Amino acid sequence: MSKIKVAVIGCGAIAQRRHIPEYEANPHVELVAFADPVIERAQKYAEKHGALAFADYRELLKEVKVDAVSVCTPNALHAPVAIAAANAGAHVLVEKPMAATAEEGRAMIEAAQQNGVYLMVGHNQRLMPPHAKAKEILDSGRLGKVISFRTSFGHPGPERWSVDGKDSWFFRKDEAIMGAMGDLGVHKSDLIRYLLSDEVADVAGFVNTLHKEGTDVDDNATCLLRMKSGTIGTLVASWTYYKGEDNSTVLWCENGVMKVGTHPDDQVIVELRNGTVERYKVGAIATNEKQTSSGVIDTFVNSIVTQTPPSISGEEGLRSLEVILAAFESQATGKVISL
Ligand SMILES: NC(=O)C1=CN([C@@H]2O[C@H](COP(=O)(O)OP(=O)(O)OC[C@H]3O[C@@H](n4cnc5c(N)ncnc54)[C@H](OP(=O)(O)O)[C@@H]3O)[C@@H](O)[C@H]2O)C=CC1
Ligand SMILES: O=C1CO[C@H](CO)[C@@H](O)[C@@H]1O
Repeated sequence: MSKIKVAVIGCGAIAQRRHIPEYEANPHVELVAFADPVIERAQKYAEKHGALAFADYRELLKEVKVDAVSVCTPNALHAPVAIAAANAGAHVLVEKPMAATAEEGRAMIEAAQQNGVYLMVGHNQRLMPPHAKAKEILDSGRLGKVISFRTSFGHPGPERWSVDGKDSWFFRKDEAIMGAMGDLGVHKSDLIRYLLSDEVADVAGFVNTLHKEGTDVDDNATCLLRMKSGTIGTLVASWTYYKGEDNSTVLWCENGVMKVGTHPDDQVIVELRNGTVERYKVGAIATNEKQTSSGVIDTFVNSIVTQTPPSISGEEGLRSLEVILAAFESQATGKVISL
């Protein structure tokens, strides 16, 4: 079978640290084109792969026939780039948050459907071993129904991660659309929907911009979520932590409690009502500092190779995004928003 011809659009941090290395490691892939307005970023990888470099992604899509595209641009460009790629006949892997609005998200799904291509969203939290283990335990039914939860993602902000540091687009609303909620909160709305196999019914959000000078996006948020099943919980997203990273989830269930990402060595801990404690060392949740393979690229490529629609689909990404958008609406209106 011939290799899948892949283009990477946006050659910044996530492309350099995860997408490109993971494509390089996948035997089914040939990297054929790269685009970035800072052309040197695209050229560096084009030279390495005997591929083409473009400053404008539209030129890339016009000039090169690609089978698949990774969209690794600032958030505001996710929808236009993904739609252009789908219209060019390419399967699309788009980073999170999938879009700026629900309308954009729906247009992306429609573009993929109309062109007969797959649309996958880079919700890597689902694939991390501790979260996969937690899902397996919940699905086994041993813990019974989840009664309440708290899920958090906080760190000092994206400046240490992004290629542009403090001047990064992450802090500019026109390019980022959302701050910590779109950046970290959407990981957790996606995770909680996935772990619980449940949908969010109601959202009350407190979404603030407190900390960073010169930013016009949110950086510190807490939301109350009520799921369709009646389970209630909190979701925290913050760029205001002075050090470290908290990416943890605690689920209180009928038969015990499960703690995920709360302990550095035992990434999943189950404390049953009968006093039994189970500890699982399944590998750490990836952080910005410690890079591990996300599994996202292999999942996307496998989907194309086996002609199986990706489970982390556009529809999934849209539902996770809608929770975040509801939190902003709740902050703006002072009301609980029903989805
Ligand atoms: N799943 C995950 O865990 C993670 C996901 N992400 C997501 O990935 C996306 C990118 O983030 P990140 O890599 O950290 O950001 P970076 O700023 O490091 O990279 C984005 C790159 O896209 C480039 N770009 C801007 N406009 C265009 C354009 N029109 N065409 C092509 N490229 C363009 C930027 O160039 P310039 O500098 O000139 O603007 C920059 O090189 C975000 O949506 C983010 O939320 C990020 C980190 C982890
Ligand atoms: O998981 C993540 C870690 O931090 C990055 C920078 O804030 C995020 O963009 C990313 O999604």
